[in-house]
Amino acid sequence: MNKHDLPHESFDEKARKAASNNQFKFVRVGIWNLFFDLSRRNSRIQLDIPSRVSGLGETIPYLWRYMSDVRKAGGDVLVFDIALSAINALLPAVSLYYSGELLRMIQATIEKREIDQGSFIHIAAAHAVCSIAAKGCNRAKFQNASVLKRRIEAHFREHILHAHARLDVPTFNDAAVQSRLGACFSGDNSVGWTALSKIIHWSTNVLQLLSQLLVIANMLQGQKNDILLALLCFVAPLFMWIGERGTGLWNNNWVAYSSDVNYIKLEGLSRCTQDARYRHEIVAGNLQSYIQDKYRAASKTLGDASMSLDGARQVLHATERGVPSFLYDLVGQAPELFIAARALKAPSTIPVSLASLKVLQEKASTLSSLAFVIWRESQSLLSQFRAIRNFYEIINIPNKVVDGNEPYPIDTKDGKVGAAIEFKNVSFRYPDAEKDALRDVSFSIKPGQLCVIVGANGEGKSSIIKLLNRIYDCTSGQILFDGKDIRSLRLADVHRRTSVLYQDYQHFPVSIGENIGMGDPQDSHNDLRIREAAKLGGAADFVNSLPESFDTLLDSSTGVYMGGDNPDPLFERIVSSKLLRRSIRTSLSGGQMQRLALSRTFMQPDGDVTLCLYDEPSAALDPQAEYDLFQRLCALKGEKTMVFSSHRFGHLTKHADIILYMKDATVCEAGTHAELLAEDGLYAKLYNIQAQAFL
Ligand SMILES: Nc1ncnc2c1ncn2[C@@H]1O[C@H](COP(=O)(O)OP(=O)(O)OP(=O)(O)O)[C@@H](O)[C@H]1O
Repeated sequence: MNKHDLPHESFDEKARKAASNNQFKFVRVGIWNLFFDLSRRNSRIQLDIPSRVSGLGETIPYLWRYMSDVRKAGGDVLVFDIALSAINALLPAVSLYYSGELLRMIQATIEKREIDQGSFIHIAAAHAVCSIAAKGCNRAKFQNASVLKRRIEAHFREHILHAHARLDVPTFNDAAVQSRLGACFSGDNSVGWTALSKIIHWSTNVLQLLSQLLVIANMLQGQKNDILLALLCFVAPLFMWIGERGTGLWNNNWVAYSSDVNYIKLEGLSRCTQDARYRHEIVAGNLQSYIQDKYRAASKTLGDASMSLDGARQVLHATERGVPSFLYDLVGQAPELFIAARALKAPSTIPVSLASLKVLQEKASTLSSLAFVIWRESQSLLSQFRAIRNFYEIINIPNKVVDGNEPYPIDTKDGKVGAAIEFKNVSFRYPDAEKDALRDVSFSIKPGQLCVIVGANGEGKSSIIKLLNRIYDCTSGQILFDGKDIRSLRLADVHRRTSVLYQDYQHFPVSIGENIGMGDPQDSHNDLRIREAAKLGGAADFVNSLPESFDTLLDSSTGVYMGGDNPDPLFERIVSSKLLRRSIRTSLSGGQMQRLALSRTFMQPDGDVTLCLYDEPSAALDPQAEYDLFQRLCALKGEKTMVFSSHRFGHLTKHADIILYMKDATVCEAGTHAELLAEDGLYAKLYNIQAQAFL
């Protein structure tokens, strides 16, 4: 088996076998495995709430830009789609015209008792051509649409990904920004595709309505109408409504799952950029371009095979509806055929002309509902236009942490002696917080020193780490790196020179190997270095023991969807089978997760790093792992400046060059272990409490 493949083949086999027992239906559509529970049905009524109408004026430049982007991304496929849509929209009018002609001919035949065979053949042939062309057009349009969608989605999702990836933590966490970012999606699809499909659909409907109105206007000239017969026209819509209720696989409980590695990667990367939990890691690890490159590469590899769940739904829907739609067509024409036959048999019983009947029929059923649809879609179209404007504007959302322009380090000493750090009267409050997380904090750390920050929960230890990595800017005061204000330094340089392990570290929903590799985006493919970093982080042994080793996907519920009123039992029965669970849902212990996070920090190129920041790096480690880690880190002392936040007193505090004891959001004691014990203050008190446990 290719090392990048999940064991989905054997899983599919299993699914097929189970499906043959009638437990559920299994269908493979593109990259999707779809399961439908046939034992339970539900009939959910979907409500469509029209969006509010708003002004168009300011959105026109954005619409223009959108159209030009769509044209570039869609290319020939777009032109083909528009042409097919236009033909599709005009065919009903042509068909209506010939229906009218047919009826006129029948009427003339009745009156003159003589049939014009040439005209009859001409009309019948035209009808047949219209009918075949409509089917062919629909089929071609359907096939073309999936490629078009893939192109448009690829283009616009890249823009969305970039817009998300470039934001810093405070900006990303801003509720208003979140709401704007959220508006880039409509369900499964990006605004780029949703807007285009709506625009094409709406335009097609308008063309269809206008062309048929024209034909009708032409036909109505000199005709008498009878409203009673119009009722016959409702037979078809009624039949369709009854026929559609409660049928279709998607009305059952369902589970959809994709095992395509590239698709999972696309979803995972896109999720990382949208989820606030990953923001620290993305910003601190300079991962913005890395994620974009990976996304682009996976998207390219997947090519036109990529299909959203919505696309798979449409494919299935189209195949499901093949026969019924033919029946609907027949029923739709039944009243007309019936009256035509009646006219031929007994002309005196006909209350109105057959041409009028046709006009009434079309008017009552198709055109009225079409007009209603156009009206309803017009409103949602306007809200799509607003969404397009937002879509282009989000790329300009300014970051709250403003980039500096001085390179760092100022003098290149290969980072061998670490960075000199100084906090000068620093205060800090989180955005929207009610009180300061740090108050008037001052301290300094010399190059190569080991600093440990201790204190109770919520005293500000992690906040210092976040300010040192410039995830946030301090509210007042100054932070100096090698004598320079951190705000004047290039952010990307600061992040590259800093290795950080957050307390709330996150693993990305990609493979273990890729997670570790992200420690050095430039060299993320280097298997040797990944394995070496895993060894240093203490993760190598347990990773090697996993069936998929470094290819094991972390937290990959990506690509699994469910629907229906109670899909959980189906999910449990089918998708959570042991085989699948192993491949997509690897659960690791807290300690193992922490070892992976540590491994990522060891992936960072040694020469680049001048400052190592560790927020509770051993909280989830067992004593042996903690000791081993400490030994490895101690070897770096003197080469890198290291700042730890910790609750534990032990190896770290004893070897620290400086300990900062935090209380009430400020540093209240500072010194070495021996100095602070001699001081007999708060640090000594806390140390003695812990030490007594071992007496
Ligand atoms: N994102 C945030 N938004 C608002 N307030 C926050 C945020 N993160 C932390 N705080 C608050 O800032 C203060 C300092 O938090 P910080 O995480 O720095 O403490 P800590 O000493 O690291 O705590 P612990 O030992 O529990 O990790 C706390 O009062 C906390 O509630």
